[in-house]
Amino acid sequence: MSSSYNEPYDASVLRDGLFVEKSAFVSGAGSGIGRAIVLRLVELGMSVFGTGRRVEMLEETAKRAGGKAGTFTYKPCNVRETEAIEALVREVGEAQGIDLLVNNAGGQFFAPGTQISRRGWDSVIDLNLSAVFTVTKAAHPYLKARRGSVANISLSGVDRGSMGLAHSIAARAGVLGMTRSLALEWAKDGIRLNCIGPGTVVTEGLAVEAARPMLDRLVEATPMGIPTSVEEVAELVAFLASPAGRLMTGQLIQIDGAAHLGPGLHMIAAE
Ligand SMILES: CCCCCCC/C=C/C(=O)SCCNC(=O)CCNC(=O)[C@H](O)C(C)(C)COP(=O)(O)OP(=O)(O)OC[C@H]1O[C@@H](n2cnc3c(N)ncnc32)[C@H](O)[C@@H]1OP(=O)(O)O
Ligand SMILES: NC(=O)C1=CN([C@@H]2O[C@H](COP(=O)(O)OP(=O)(O)OC[C@H]3O[C@@H](n4cnc5c(N)ncnc54)[C@H](OP(=O)(O)O)[C@@H]3O)[C@@H](O)[C@H]2O)C=CC1
Repeated sequence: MSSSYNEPYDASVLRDGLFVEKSAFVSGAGSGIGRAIVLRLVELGMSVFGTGRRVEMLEETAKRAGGKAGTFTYKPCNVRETEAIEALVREVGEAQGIDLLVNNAGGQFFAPGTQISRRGWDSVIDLNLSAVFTVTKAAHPYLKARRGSVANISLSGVDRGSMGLAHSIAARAGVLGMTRSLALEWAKDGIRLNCIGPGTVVTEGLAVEAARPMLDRLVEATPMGIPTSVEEVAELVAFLASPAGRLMTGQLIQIDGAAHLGPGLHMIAAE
């Protein structure tokens, strides 16, 4: 792994104590982008609740969040289990309120459309679109009570397509449509909803040596030639939840070194 993919980068611009007495619900909090979001929000003073399926990953996030200004609590849950995740959102909402919901849990496999079975398609749509709706709807009363906001972690390229990701792009484009529609419906409640589209982010899955050829091609397809860091995604989430984001709603913000304008992904070009 070249060090250029892991160069230290300080993305923090927000002030300490910004989110004291505020509360967040973050899915996929045990790794990668979700963990970075948790750590930044806690650093800024928030009480953050996190979920994901693997308890040991959530425990590690809790360990890293220790000693910071805010708090991190967690419980494992599969966001695709509708009744369980609805109950968890209610439990957290009743206990500590929800000022910020971060729908970050997600993922997919890379495959050309011809190799995606109906079951594979349904799995990716379920995780990346239907579960996002379920969690967001369940959080509505708590967001309304706090005039809160929602950050949906999406993908760069949702509005133009990406090779090898037809199912995931379809799901994320659906989330964008849902985000814009609910931004209209819930504006009267003071709730804002936005999508963040990271480009290539070198989290654990992409950092392994076996994924290196794919990672190199993803970075090559990024005009600025630099992958997105988890910290800059986290800072953007915090910015959107801050008073500075007061009028930002229904947006897709792509944080990707112009990947969404570039040549696109090419690793799945040959079937
Ligand atoms: C310029 C833009 C830059 C963008 C860069 C994008 C980089 C993106 C990176 C990330 O998203 S990082 C996240 C990393 N982690 C993951 O993505 C893992 C996520 N995967 C999952 O959570 C699951 O695999 C799943 C996709 C949700 C499926 O889970 P489920 O338990 O429902 O699946 P299965 O029962 O195992 O399988 C269901 C169905 O799917 C088919 N399938 C699974 N893998 C593949 C594959 N690689 N290729 C083709 N098909 C696959 C599987 O065969 C099953 O279908 P059937 O065989 O039963 O028809
Ligand atoms: N890395 C990248 O290049 C990019 C990633 N993204 C998106 O950002 C988000 C975070 O990804 P990233 O941090 O990179 O990757 P990770 O694989 O590290 O994060 C995905 C997280 O989602 C959780 N998760 C997955 N499925 C479920 C489920 N059914 N129920 C509850 N939690 C679940 C996982 O935890 P657990 O397995 O324990 O359940 C994990 O913590 C995803 O939506 C991803 O698609 C977007 C652009 C680029």
